[in-house]
Amino acid sequence: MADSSGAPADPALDHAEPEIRAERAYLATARAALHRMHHDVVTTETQLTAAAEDNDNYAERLFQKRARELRALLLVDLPDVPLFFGRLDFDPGAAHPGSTGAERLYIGRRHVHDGAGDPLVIDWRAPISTAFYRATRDDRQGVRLRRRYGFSGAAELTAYEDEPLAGPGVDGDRAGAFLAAEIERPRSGPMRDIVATIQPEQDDLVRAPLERTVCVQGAPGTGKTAVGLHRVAYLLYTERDRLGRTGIAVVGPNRSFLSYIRRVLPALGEVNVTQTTVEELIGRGPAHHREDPAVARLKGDARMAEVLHRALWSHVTRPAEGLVYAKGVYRHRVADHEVSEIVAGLRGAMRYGPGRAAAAKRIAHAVLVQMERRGESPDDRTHNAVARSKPVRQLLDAVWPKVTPEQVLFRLLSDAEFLARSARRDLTQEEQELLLWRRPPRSWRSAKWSDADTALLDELSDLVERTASIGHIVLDEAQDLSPMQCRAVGRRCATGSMTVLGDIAQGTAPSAVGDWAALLRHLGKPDARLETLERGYRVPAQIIDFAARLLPEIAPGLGAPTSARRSPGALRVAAAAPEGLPDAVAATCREHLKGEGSIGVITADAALPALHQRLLAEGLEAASLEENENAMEDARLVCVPATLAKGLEFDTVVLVEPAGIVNAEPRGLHRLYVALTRAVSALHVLHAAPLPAALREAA
Ligand SMILES: Nc1ncnc2c1ncn2[C@@H]1O[C@H](COP(=O)(O)OP(=O)(O)OP(=O)(O)O)[C@@H](O)[C@H]1O
Repeated sequence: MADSSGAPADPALDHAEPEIRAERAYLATARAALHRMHHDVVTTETQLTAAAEDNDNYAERLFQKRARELRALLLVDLPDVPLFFGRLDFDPGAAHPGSTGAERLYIGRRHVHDGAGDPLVIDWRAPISTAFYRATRDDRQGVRLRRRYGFSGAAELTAYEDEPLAGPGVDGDRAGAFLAAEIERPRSGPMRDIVATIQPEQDDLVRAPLERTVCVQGAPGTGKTAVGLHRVAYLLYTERDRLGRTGIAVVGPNRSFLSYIRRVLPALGEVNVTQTTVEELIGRGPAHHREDPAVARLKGDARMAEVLHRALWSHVTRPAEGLVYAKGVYRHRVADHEVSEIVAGLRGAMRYGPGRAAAAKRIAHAVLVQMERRGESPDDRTHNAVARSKPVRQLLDAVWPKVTPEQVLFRLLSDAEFLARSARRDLTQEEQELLLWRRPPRSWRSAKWSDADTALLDELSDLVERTASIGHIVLDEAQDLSPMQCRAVGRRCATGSMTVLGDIAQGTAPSAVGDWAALLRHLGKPDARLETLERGYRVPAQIIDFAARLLPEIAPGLGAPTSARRSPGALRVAAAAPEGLPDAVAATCREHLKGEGSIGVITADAALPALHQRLLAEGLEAASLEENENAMEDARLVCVPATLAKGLEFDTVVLVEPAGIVNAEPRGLHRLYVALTRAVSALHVLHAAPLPAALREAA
């Protein structure tokens, strides 16, 4: 780089080289233009708001108001986010796509134009910006030179790196060096965006069209989460009207992961995206108890869908007698066989709730026919009144009763005979026994539901009333979902599309589906485009090779991951006596706290509280992710229970007692693979118990 750091704070006073001064001046011009654009939007929109107050449609008024607020928000200058990060110089007269006629374009997080409407900064999502990510020496796309900028923490332009695509004497690895420097820049707090260095294979996925579901299998650190988040920003740019109305959501594994990624989209200018866990998306609050893995696996099995279907619809029965509807001196009768026919015609033809309402209407219609035969002329009001009348309601309560998902599931898990009738041959006798509560709660009201139950309740809920669908869902760490959870997520974008991200080797849930084709089927997206990301960016080769020793055992079908970086000395494995282990951990943390960057101490959940206390007692400022979901923002040194490590990364990882992680759960080796692949620069494995066999060979 021309200048790596420590540039003076004030560009007007500095002694930097003329090129940097010129670029800083351009940045200042662009900033001023953005301020003017923001000011224009706020003032014009205030006038528009006053005019729009007259609009009679409240919902539309609210929508427009929100859209206006968002437009202004998108133009706010974020002080610590550089306005542009790259530049393209085109061949003179090159006809590049979406040509503005300019021979030089600055690429940034949003569009900025001067007073005359000419672009000063082009949004990275615009078609013309694609060349910034895709142009190569073999396919220059009219680009002569690609420039990337380096910034200080305060968004001060301090450096640039040129990558000429034409002409002789090019150092082909300059872009790689820039990428490595960007990845290795010390971390503090939450995940940051990668907009300046998105790689071609990632860019292809970011810019895939909205219509088709995309599923990405990728080894740890290949950028799946980053791709998903940048894709959200891209889709909102290209399809803002459509997604503004239908909605877009990012679904992650837990709250601490969501806290970790929550800054990326705002940094990309997108503030209006729901970020949620599967449980929150399903909307039944946190689960109340942990389930035995064997029971959870069975409840997550797709066969449960059919069992639930039967359980619900078994409430619809043949009538014992017909309807007698008294009006004045007349008794109108609908015979039992007629009611049976009506019910049979509707049963299964629509969802349970609307089915009951339609049955009421049809029975009422039969009454109306008789009224007409007697010379009356009943109207719609009479039709509605009969449908809602007490005799019709009583008849329906017998043949098509109102039921809630909780009532049905309660009955299924507490009544062996009802379960057997609903399960038929879909579940074995042993499986049925496994499902039944050992000690059933008194009623459905006092039942404590598990995560697996939540997905069952959701399935029932959708059988009763249709679930609303949104425009797009980005589903991260999808490999952990059970078939029933997949169905719950899939029905929430039945009319939309999805971005499904994950790594089969990192599947730690006992009820995980285990292969992408089946998972996509359960999501209702069997025609998804399935892609693989192979190049890992986070984890240096030395560490990924070590972790990959576990793959033949945990994911035999997957190829070994590769790394874009090597980092000698990145991996250290050391044994300690059991009583000396905490001291060794404290000493390693202390050593790394002298340098820069984040440090994650990962160990089995059960061992974490004591280790955290010990580090505090040693005078180290350690936060615990178990106690505080924002711990990564509050401290450089963070204690991480192994079950919360998924999706996170730290400059240094101190992994304590791998055997404890492996022994804690049925898929403990998968969990260990996750923990081993969280480090960007250094991994220290400290252990007292023997390492798992595969790692012993490698150590
Ligand atoms: N194009 C890139 N430019 C810079 N850094 C990158 C790039 N791609 C990935 N990285 C780095 O790799 C890290 C890992 O990315 P991300 O969390 O998206 O990977 P992942 O595939 O979701 O990993 P995991 O499966 O372990 O959750 C990023 O935080 C970033 O540090």
